[in-house]
Amino acid sequence: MLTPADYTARLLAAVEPLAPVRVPVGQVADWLGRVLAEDVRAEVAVPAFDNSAMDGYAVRADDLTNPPATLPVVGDIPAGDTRAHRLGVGEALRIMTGAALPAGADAVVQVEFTDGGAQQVRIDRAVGAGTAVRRAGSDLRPGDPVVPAGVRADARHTAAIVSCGVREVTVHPVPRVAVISTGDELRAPGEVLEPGQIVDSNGPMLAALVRQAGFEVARVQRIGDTAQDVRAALADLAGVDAIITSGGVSAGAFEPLKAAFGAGSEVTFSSVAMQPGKPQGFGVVDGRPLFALPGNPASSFVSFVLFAAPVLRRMAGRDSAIRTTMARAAETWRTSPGRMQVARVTVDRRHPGDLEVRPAGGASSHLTGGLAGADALALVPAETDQVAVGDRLGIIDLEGEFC
Ligand SMILES: Nc1nc2c(c(=O)[nH]1)N[C@H]1C(S)=C(S)[C@@H](COP(=O)(O)OP(=O)(O)OC[C@H]3O[C@@H](n4cnc5c(N)ncnc54)[C@H](O)[C@@H]3O)O[C@H]1N2
Ligand code: MOO
Repeated sequence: MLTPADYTARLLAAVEPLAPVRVPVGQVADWLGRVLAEDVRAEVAVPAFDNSAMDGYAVRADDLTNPPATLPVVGDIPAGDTRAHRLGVGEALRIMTGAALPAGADAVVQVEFTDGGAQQVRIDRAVGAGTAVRRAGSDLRPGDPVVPAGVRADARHTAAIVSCGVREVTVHPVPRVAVISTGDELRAPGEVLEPGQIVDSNGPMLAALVRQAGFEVARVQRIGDTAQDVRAALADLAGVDAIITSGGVSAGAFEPLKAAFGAGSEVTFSSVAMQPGKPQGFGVVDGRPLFALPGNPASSFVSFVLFAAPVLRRMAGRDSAIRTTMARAAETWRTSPGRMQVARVTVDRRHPGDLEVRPAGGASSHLTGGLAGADALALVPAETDQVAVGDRLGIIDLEGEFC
């Protein structure tokens, strides 16, 4: 049996980040959340023009050296005013925050330091040149680095990227994933079930995992138990960057993935020393990674988090690593010997820095109720047959993107 770490390394070695694409900067939804493949550098000065930091009056500082002073107000400059204003000696222009500083002015007096007059204004104090003026280029100058390649664009980067004058942003696409459930026993959620039939819960669950981890769902499909069903589902992969199947990878008489991909084909079936999630298939089919995950719901779930998500992150240009937080077992439980247990646990966060975990239901891989009540996956090393109270375990939070 392979260790989970060796298996992950094998999968990661099989993929590259998706080829970068150029996206118009205005199509924010098409680059936000994606990893920049090239540095973003400012192409214009931000702000583009000297402007007022306050609502008040544009003045010449030299006209106020002997306060108080009363100056005629020769006009108004609201933000967005595109007219070219000029301020003469001994004059004031009423100006709003963000409006361009008129030629001839070198300072702004905020309205609170005046009588607020519209025809003429009495100004009670002197101001230095540059007061309440935001200079062109004081935020970014042409050529300044804005966000380097390798960073995943998020909210904090957005204002700078859309303001700095670039027309396009170059990003790695987010992988689009086809989710395929195999099994003649499966029916769509909401359908009436005959005896022996079950709801296809892996399809919706894996699609939800794909989205939660930050990727796109290309399609969700349910197919039967034959090799032909598998081949038909994979015949047209336009718009698909990766494939996740569930079921059909163990030792039964009807194992469609194994039937479709026999020995020597592009998909290899392996046993990984973990519970749940022992039987796994992986290969590159038509240039796209295919993850053949085990059918039991908890097995599919942990296989996605441990194996598929890191590979998809790598395809998206992201860090593939899974970061774990340490927690302390608050209960004793047994685990399968010789396999790393990926335990569904609840997390007691009452003492930050000293998290406590307890099993969320049993360890069997068909249990969806316990999964629904879990907050995290705890990784119990293969050498541990019994978790003792106080044992320290790495946990993966189930509320985020699993990384
Ligand atoms: N003789 C052996 N039997 C099994 C072994 C083994 O080593 N030898 N391994 C067991 C382990 S571990 C796992 S995990 C499962 C993996 O089974 P498959 O991937 O072949 O999946 P299926 O047989 O199709 O289904 C297993 C189980 O999961 C249910 N299932 C499948 N698909 C879905 C779905 N889309 N939604 C909800 N539930 C699904 C299915 O009904 C079965 O109950 O094999 C063990 N057996
Ligand atoms: O590996 Mo299976 O996923 O233990 O139940």
